[in-house]
Amino acid sequence: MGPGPGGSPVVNGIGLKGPAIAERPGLPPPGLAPLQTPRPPATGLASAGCLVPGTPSSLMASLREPTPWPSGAEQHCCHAGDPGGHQSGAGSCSPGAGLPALITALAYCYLRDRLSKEDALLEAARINSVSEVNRLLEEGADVNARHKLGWTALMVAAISRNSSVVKALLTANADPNLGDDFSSVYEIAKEKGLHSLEVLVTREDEFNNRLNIRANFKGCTALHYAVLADDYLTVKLLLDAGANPLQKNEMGHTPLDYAREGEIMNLLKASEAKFQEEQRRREVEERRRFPLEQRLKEHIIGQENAIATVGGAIRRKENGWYDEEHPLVFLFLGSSGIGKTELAKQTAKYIHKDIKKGFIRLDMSEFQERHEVAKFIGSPPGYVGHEEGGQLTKKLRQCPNAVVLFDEVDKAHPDVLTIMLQLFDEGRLTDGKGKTIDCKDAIFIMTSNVASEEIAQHALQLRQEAMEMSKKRIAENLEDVQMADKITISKQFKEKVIRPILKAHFRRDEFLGRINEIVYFLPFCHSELIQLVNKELNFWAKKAKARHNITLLWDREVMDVLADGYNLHYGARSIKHEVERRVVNQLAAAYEQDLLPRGCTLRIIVEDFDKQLLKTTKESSSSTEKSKGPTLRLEIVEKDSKARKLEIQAPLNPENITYFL
Ligand SMILES: Nc1ncnc2c1ncn2[C@@H]1O[C@H](COP(=O)(O)OP(=O)(O)OP(=O)(O)O)[C@@H](O)[C@H]1O
Repeated sequence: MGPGPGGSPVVNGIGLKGPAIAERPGLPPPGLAPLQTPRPPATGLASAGCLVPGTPSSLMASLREPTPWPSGAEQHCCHAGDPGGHQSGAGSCSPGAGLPALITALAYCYLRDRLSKEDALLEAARINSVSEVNRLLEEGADVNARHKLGWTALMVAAISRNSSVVKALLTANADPNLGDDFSSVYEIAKEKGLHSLEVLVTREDEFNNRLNIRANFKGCTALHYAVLADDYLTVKLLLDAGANPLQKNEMGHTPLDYAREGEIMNLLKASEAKFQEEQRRREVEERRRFPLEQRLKEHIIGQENAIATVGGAIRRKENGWYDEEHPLVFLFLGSSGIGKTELAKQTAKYIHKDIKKGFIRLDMSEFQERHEVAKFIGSPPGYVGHEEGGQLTKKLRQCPNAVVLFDEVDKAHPDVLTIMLQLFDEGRLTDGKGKTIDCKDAIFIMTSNVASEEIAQHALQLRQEAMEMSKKRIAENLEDVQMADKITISKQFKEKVIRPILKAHFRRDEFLGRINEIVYFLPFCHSELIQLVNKELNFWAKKAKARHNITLLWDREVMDVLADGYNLHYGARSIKHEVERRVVNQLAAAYEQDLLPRGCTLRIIVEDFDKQLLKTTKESSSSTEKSKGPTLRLEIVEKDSKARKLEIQAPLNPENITYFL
């Protein structure tokens, strides 16, 4: 390794050119290499060549003719350089700075007025012009703006070892934890439809010319770059400003992975420990202010008892009020499409930042045969698939404290259940290769539709009773009217009805005994259905706005009609389907028939709203043909607030079609 610019030791690390990084102890990432003999620093003009659209690459090439790099030129230019600064100006570069520094200064002055504020900020950060950086920030340049290829001014300043600029940017609230969007020259060229040479030249001239063009930089923060540049002062400034030393780039490496032995490595190690403690404290505080239940309710409609049960168990675990010898085990019961999977997913999201690893989902209907045990935990030596490992064990090894969802557990073969029982009992699992995974910290959630019919009927009956009670109390003018929506499954029903069904199905008491909580999911009541309809319509309204600049409006009547499409057996999915069938199909047909002017306001309305007719139809069980009942139509709201109904041509208007149940 030779001296770097300004005589500092040349740093290697991610993507820096030269021999393989593996040659240096303590630097794991592949494809990383030390600095090459440096190319001459890019002139501002060369940078400009890349910024000015249409600049021929030959011009860039000619500007990039190698010239000897005068010793310390970068530093001279940095300090005297302030080339954009009016006080010092280009001419104030010290004589020792040499020709390239002078060219940089002159070019910057020339370009300053032609660049956007943000481009100028990136360039000023690169050439270490603190006064220019401050001037641009005062004029309102966005401190976190990105270069068109992905990096921020803070990253440029960090890789360029311009600690004064780093300080100025951090004072102006630059985010030290933003990751670079620049992956590699080839990736970015493909992504942006540019010539790879153009991308290479831009990266070298406007960011840094000593990085390995083949390496992937995506997700590298200013701290990664400061460590790569081996700049203690910048590393310290960034850490003091809240840079996260644990943040990984896309390759999964933290800044520490790129640090050389010495003071930077020591500083990073100390900060990691401090940051972890601080992060834990912040998380506790955030959870206190914004509890799990509240978060879950943002995504899950109704199911309040289920949310409270899961929330309570997770809180006990998080605060150390649990049996640490065993993992938490839940059994979610209820019919299809009522939020069992969603609740498991949201719980995993709450516990793990990396949801990909933190949420493991296995469909247990894939483990119905005895031989499929091998698929679950891996085959023993000498058997087919031994090398592949098991579906569960492979994933659990990556994240032993994951939230694991066993969907449709009732379908699993009894031998698979035996393994699960061992897992729940001992909190560890031995795979086909004989390796044991400790997963006492994992959360296991099983779902099942067993007894779902009984649960649904019981809930409907409870609601009916609650409704009648409310009516009676209203009639008697009593104050404590019970809400029909808020019902709780009784202990007696659980013991007398559900437990025997589960026992008959799983045929083992010890299996049921290892479940910490059986969680009941109930069918939606009318007010929950209205919320589900609203959620769906909002989803499509957002799409209509974003894709076609169309504003979509509706009122309560529309929601009532759509809520009527609820099917107990399909849950929220039936509402999604109803909205797509009755509203989105019409929107698509109207769009195809060119009836929707861009930027228009559309209202969904109910035509022939006759609740009585609808009621009669629902009640007549003998008829298989569903009466059309109330029809949903679209109308355009004109500028003068007058409405005009859309005449969607048959057969495309789905509301003109007769449906059969
Ligand atoms: N209570 C709810 N609140 C909001 N959305 C819900 C709710 N229940 C279900 N959904 C939505 O319906 C879809 C299906 O839900 P989910 O996968 O949770 O069903 P499930 O109960 O696990 O049933 P299944 O066993 O059929 O998978 C998801 O898109 C989910 O977002």
